[in-house]
Amino acid sequence: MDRIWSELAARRTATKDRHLRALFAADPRRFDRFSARLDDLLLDYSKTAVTPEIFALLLDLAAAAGIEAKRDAMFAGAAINTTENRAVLHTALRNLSDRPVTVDGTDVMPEVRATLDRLFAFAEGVRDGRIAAADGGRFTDVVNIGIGGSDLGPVMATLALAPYHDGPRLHYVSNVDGAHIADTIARLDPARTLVIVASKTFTTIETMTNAATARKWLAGALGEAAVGAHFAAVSTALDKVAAFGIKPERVFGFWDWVGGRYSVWSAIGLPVMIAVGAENFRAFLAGAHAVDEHFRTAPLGENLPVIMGLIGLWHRDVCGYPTRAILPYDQHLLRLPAYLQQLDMESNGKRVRKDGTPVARPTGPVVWGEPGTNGQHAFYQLIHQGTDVVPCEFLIAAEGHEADLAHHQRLLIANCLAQSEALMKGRTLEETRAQLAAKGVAPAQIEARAPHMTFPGNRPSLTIAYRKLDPFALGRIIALFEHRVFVEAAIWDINAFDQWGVELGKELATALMPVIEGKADGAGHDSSTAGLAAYLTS
Ligand SMILES: O=P(O)(O)OC[C@H]1O[C@H](O)[C@H](O)[C@@H](O)[C@@H]1O
Repeated sequence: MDRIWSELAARRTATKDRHLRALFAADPRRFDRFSARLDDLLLDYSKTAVTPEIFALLLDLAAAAGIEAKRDAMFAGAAINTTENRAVLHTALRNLSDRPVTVDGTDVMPEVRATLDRLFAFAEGVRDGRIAAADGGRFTDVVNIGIGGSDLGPVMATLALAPYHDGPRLHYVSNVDGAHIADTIARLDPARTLVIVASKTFTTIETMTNAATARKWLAGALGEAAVGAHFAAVSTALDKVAAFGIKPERVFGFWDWVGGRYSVWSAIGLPVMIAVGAENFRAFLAGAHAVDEHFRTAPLGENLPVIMGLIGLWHRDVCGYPTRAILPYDQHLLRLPAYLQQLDMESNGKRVRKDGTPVARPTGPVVWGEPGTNGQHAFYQLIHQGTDVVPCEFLIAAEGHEADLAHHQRLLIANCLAQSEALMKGRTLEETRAQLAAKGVAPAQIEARAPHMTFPGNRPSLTIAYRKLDPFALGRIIALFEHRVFVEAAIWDINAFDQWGVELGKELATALMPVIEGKADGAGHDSSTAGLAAYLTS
């Protein structure tokens, strides 16, 4: 592999000054050559600096990393999460085929299907009033209490599927900051509210604290006897849920082979099922399953997640770009950047390989973003003219949901394409001077202004395009990014499925609580921590 990395570095050095404009001018078929499709899902990677030679080397990298064998091991239920000795099988949750999926010799599919049936029955019951509040009336509002993977996926999907939302109103509480739950319940009637406590481990302090506060709120308003009718829970730790006192028929399990940030397809998706109904949720699963099948079977050079992963590695490791921006031109994907931050950065923010030795090159980039066109009026200045190159990943639908507002969609599309075109082409000093002259600007003014109005261009982007953001399309998009993370991790040889980096902060917060509660002094802590604790508790 080192040889391939060196060859890629050499290609980069040799082609660094060749502008993307020149690549497009030299090859009228560049878009055809460097775009790929899965049915109507389109990935355009022609506005990156790849050439046929570079793409071939990237594919060599994937082959040398044994990507196909690693992929097959994941789908087959091998314990590829080595530090936790667990299989990684979020793909089983959306396996709509008849294929069995075995973990330690047992087919998990019957249990997956049975749990999904129970979830759908519960969700539909809440939607049609068969599952009712303590007073027999309907639930009008559902509060999901969870954080990280037990929050971001459902939040993202609920917003994304807003046009399909015909169930009770959904609210999400994640932050341990009391403001989050206080602001949420202030608007709610406890008698009409169902609370879902979602936590894979059922130990996360934020979630447990918010759940206890919600319980107190319900018990205070409705009486202790009513509380059971207003709670449901989702967890892999069924013993801990039982200890919290939630009725067994309202508890939905999942399995340790589902990572938190990969869990929206499991019982963690319950609030989404309640919002949009079983049929739409099944379409969401089907979209992901379609990408799973594509990832499993398509040749590497036509395989969308593989291509996205390889372009990601090209940008991160060969070009040295430290971040990537997620720019959905789709208001319903408002929380996609936050969702992908966890998916990507918690998975691939790693500094040692699977064998514990330090990685040889940079791993996961900083992932950030905002929907367009809002981002254009905020941070795109830096993307166009700043000193760092930010690879951009645009998402855009051909159609919006607002049939009578088609002109909005046309403007959205024009803006999205204009941004990637501007990033690619830029505007030379000569072009800028000519444009200013054509506007009648005085020569001295032209010389003063032109450098500021020149754009270097040659800035790379990917565009993911789809017909319309329906549940199937959303499932496909999310699975595409999941497998892209897998591909990058497989080539870096890191474990994308643990998250030990989150632990230290949790341990230290626990250790600081006695100081913050005034039960211990700050001795033993550094002077900054002790000084801040003293200020904040005085
Ligand atoms: O679902 P839970 O067990 O409550 O975990 C919630 C979140 O907390 C942890 O700190 C992890 O970093 C996340 O991966 C996880 O999704």
